[in-house]
Amino acid sequence: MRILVTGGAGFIGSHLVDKLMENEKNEVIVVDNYFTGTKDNLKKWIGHPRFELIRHDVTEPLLIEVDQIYHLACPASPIFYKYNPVKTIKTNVIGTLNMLGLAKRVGARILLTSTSEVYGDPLEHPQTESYWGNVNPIGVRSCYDEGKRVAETLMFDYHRQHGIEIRIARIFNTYGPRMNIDDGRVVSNFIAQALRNEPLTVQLPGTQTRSFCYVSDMVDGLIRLMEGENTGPINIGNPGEFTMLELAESVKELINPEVKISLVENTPDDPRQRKPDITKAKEVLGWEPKVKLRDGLPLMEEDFRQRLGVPKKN
Ligand SMILES: O=c1ccn([C@@H]2O[C@H](COP(=O)(O)OP(=O)(O)O[C@H]3OC[C@@H](O)[C@H](O)[C@H]3O)[C@@H](O)[C@H]2O)c(=O)[nH]1
Repeated sequence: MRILVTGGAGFIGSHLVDKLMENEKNEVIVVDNYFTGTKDNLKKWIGHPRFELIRHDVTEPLLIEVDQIYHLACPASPIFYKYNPVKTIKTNVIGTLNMLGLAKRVGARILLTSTSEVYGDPLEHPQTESYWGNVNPIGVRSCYDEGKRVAETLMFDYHRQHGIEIRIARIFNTYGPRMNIDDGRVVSNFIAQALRNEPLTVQLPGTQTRSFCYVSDMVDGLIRLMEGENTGPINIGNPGEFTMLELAESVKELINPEVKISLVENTPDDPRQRKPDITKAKEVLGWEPKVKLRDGLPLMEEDFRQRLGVPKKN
């Protein structure tokens, strides 16, 4: 099986590549523009006969022959996707069109990593896949959440009109080793801050909630979805729900009891709550997350310690 992973040099993408490469029948091609991904994440595969890495931006067409496409390419951290919103929406719309065009030409199955952000600031809790969302179409997050909504629409239009085999995952906040130290998402921020002994920046009000999924669980869910028969959309996330203050307290307790917690201004349109209903993932994919937050945080701490050069105290 020849498999394309767009955004494969990113944090989730590179863990996915590791898993796909375990199967000796797989040949994996990664394309990435290195806006947020790095070659370093894939260094163990560079030069491997079943692996190929191409510097390519999905907003440009790509002509290759593959059997499956995992389409992950797009900055996923709010500070990165808001940095160049026009580019973000081009990636979601033109990038997805290009990958669907490729899927159509070669008859490949394509999986899109969509997002819990399609639910916006949800009025239904927890969020089921049938909830249509509460999204601001003209806000600073719209390049990403509306962009992913259009990407989902394109996937279904190609499926209905051209018979393309599609899979859609709605990913909830994911964390784990290899996240950029300056990624800007909350788990990586708090861990880096705790290790540097800087205050943990809890954005106001601090009572907003998120559900955090460890990366190995995420990759397992994505592969099950690709290999299964259901188009989705399917929520892939950990239903354990935490306020940002609770997360800060856990990081403090587990990583640095001395660290301070400081309340700081928030950004516009920050969703107040997010928690996946994973009934469908359980029924259709036989999937549920295994790694609890309190077990995942120390695994990520270890990786951040090494990269920041902060030794563990005894
Ligand atoms: O330093 C920080 C950073 C963030 N936060 C808060 O933490 C919460 C989570 O923010 P993050 O930046 O981690 O990201 P979000 O959960 O808002 O979105 C994410 O989740 C779904 C994914 O598909 C998306 O890729 C990503 O946008 C927000 O309420 C934010 O206000 C802090 O309290 N402090």
